[in-house]
Amino acid sequence: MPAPKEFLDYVDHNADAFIQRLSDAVSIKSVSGDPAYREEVIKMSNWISQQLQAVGVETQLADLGRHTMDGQDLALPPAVLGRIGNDPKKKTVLVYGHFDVQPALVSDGWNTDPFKLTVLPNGQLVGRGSSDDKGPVLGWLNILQYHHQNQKDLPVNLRCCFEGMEESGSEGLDDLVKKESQSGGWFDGVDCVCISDNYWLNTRTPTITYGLRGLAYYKVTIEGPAKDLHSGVFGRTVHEPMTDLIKIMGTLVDVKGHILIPGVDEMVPPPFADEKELYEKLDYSIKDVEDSAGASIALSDDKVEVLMGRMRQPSLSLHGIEGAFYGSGAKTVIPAKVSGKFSIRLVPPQTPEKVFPLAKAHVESEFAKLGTKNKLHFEELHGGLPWVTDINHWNYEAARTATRAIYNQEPDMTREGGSIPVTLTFAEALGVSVLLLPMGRGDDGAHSTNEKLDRSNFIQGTKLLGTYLYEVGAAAAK
Ligand SMILES: NCC(=O)N[C@@H](Cc1c[nH]cn1)C(=O)O
Ligand SMILES: [Zn+2]
Ligand SMILES: [Zn+2]
Repeated sequence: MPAPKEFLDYVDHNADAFIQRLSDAVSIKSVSGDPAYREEVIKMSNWISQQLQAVGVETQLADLGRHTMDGQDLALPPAVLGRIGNDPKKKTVLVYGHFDVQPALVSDGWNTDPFKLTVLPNGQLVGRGSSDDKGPVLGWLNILQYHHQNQKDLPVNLRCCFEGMEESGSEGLDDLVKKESQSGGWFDGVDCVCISDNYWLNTRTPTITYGLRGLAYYKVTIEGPAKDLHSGVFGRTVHEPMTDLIKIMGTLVDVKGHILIPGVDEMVPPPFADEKELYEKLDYSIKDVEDSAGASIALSDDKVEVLMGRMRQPSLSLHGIEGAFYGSGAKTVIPAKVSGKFSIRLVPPQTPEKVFPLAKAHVESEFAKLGTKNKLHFEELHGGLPWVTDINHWNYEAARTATRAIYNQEPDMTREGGSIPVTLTFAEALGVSVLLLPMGRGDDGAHSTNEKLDRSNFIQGTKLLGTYLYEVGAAAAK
């Protein structure tokens, strides 16, 4: 059942209003990883709930309790649950997205205010969260608006789960999903899940995604002196925490991306026969990765090697050092306490539980080799499981048909290098197919400076998500 032409035309005619709504969403600074913005994330929960109610969706703000961040006790932003339709003849689709964003400061290198959506002459909608993940969440709202305003029934029963902590480990969400998946819960009766929270591989080929890497995020703290010291007075006189930390951080990964923590890379099985052909088939080139990175810095000239490094191998990235001197000028300080942050993207059969003891043992043994008198503390900040699923399911067939209808192209079938911790929880708690159907392009700059969503991806992406619902509706009739 193709989507009605009237729906597709409605999306075109209302594009400017949809972009205005995206601008309103971007202006709410819903940064989940910084306690200073917690009220803004909660404001965003309320805003999403009101927007859903305005298009006929029954909602509930689900309390996720409290947590500690940077030593502060904070309320978790409520997740927004929504439901519309209860027709036993229709399939029930659960859509998930997140309305929190990564931090963004003009001083990071943005050309415009990150929380003011800027429409560039080339059609790019620039702002934090435009692509990850406010644009896609608003795509679902756009679809609902058409049906509500025109008094049209949706082709499926729809359930929504939108959260405000995805960028910070989805705290509290797993328990909520498990509870609501039980009989009588908000997700009872769900037949499939669709998540729009990732990106095409390139800038030209629509994508359907059937796997995600997991994540284990670590913090290594080294402290010694009771306070910051003068390097002229204490240099070559005391053990320096930063010197110890840099040594340890330097033992984690090599410059070609090999993980040096014993046992981590070794956990991953070699490619199965013909697996490389899956990657060979994808519309991707070294130019794509270098264009989206903004520099000629690919680890290899071999497309398959690069793709496998992102999709089916783990990676370890060094993120930053808390407590280090980072300002301008030349402060001659010996920092008293520094914390190095690094994370490992995981692939099956790796899990945060299996990798934690390896990482801890490695860091402790490297620290012991230094013979330093400073103190070490190693902790996991958060973790998420990897996920891979079967693409021969009607849920994926519906997405493929919808992609052909909107883009007149065969989609790239990908595994994503990023992580969405709740995906596996949906799959296991509900026992149904989970699908990732991205809206944005590979060069959107999610998590980076000058994040954007192309106007055409927002508008065609809205049509794609709507058409997918119609195709799932058609699957119910088969
Ligand atoms: N679009 C999904 C995404 O960006 N997920 C984050 C999840 C995360 C976990 N900890 C911090 N962020 C990702 O980095 O993959
Ligand atoms: Zn996201
Ligand atoms: Zn993200």
